Amino acid sequence: MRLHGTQVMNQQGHLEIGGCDTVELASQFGTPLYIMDEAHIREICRQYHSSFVKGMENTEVVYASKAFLTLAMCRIIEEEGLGLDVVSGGELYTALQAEFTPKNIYFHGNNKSREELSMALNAEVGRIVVDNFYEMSLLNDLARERNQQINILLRITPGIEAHTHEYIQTGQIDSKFGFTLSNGTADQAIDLALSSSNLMLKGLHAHIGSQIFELDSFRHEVEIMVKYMADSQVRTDYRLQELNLGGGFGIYYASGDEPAKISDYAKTVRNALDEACQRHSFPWPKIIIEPGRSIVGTAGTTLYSIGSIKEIPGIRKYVAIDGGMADNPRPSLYQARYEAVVANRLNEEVKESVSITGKCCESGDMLIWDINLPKVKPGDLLAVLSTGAYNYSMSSNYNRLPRPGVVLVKDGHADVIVKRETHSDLLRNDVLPERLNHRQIASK
Ligand SMILES: Cc1ncc(COP(=O)(O)O)c(C=O)c1O
Ligand SMILES: N[C@@H](CCCC[NH3+])C(=O)O
Repeated sequence: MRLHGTQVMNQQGHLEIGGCDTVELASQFGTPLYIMDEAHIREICRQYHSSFVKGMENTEVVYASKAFLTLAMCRIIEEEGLGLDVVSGGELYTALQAEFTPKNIYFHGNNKSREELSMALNAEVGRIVVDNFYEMSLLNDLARERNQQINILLRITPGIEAHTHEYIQTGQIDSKFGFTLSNGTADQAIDLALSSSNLMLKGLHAHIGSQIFELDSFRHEVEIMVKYMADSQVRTDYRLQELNLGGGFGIYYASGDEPAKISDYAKTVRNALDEACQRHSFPWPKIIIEPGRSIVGTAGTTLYSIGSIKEIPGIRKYVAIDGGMADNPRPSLYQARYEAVVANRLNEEVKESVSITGKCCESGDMLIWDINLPKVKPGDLLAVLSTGAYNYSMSSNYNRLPRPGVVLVKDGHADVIVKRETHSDLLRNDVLPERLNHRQIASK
């Protein structure tokens, strides 16, 4: 088990994050609760900034907001000098409401609607990453109607199978994303973009997958993309100036995960670029990277209360918490593994192996199989670690569970950045047609 960022055990033997005792956070804000460690997020942003932006020429780090997005998060990212990747009208709306500088926004997505594209054009976002021919034609029409010139990148599927869960691989040929490099589709996309007087083709984008540990996958990506950029220049006589390498850098969730250092990731990209640019006689492009998980993953902790405990002698002990797959769908979607601690008794020795289950009506609602913990009882607090990425952002109201709140902790202060949903929030958009409204019918 590994603690992250500002997580420590305090004198009471409790888990403390950002100078806040998690036992007090539970009593003040209730559980389940997402806790985000602001200092840790900022520290990682700074590592990215110093390794990629300061350590390399003409580089931009863009936070992939799908990992975790709120108004407060937008402000932190902007203050740390990073750009923002958004993939929907909702993410874009959040960024704009947070007054994120539009020119530092990259708009992604494999099925952007006309409305979403219009929203991006109105806001004058920095780059639209065009994924497919349908989108290119929509965008071209919109740009022409408005007499606007739009800076675009093309999303390319480079044909790399990164070693990660198949649901989060994206670079392989059989993928819903992007223009395929190997069968001429990417060439056609470049030609079409170059033939438009409203679309300004700045460069290419590729993203090979997520939770990747082998730096070699990124080296491979750079080699393939730079070669393709050089070949395209020969073919079209047009130089693509920007190369967005996507995100995907892995983090520690549980034993066996061995992420490299961000500085080594940067070194790999830099060396691979040096080699590829020399080999293919191509000038250094502007490099953009889009980390999501690695910026917020280890900065998040989910705090739960333990409730029912069921022991099947000789088989298993199920320990149920007051959340589950609705606030963290990753174990049931990707067999993702997590570590956890008993937050109110961090100083106690582990005594038994238990399995942590959620409260949803699904046998598959298991957060952690076979974890060693001190002997737990109802009312104990369980802190699941590394839940900052793709937890809150992928949460649902399954079983009509209200979503937990999110608090941002730093230097002993805890600020609510997303309020806990209430039961009445769950009915906010429900509409009862008059013919089904029995109270009204009875009163007539
Ligand atoms: C286009 C794109 N960029 C960036 C990311 C962020 O990836 P990660 O969270 O693995 O860094 C993703 C998600 O995998 C993505 O699809
Ligand atoms: N949601 C995935 C990552 C997908 C990233 C988006 N392309 C996860 O939790 O691991």
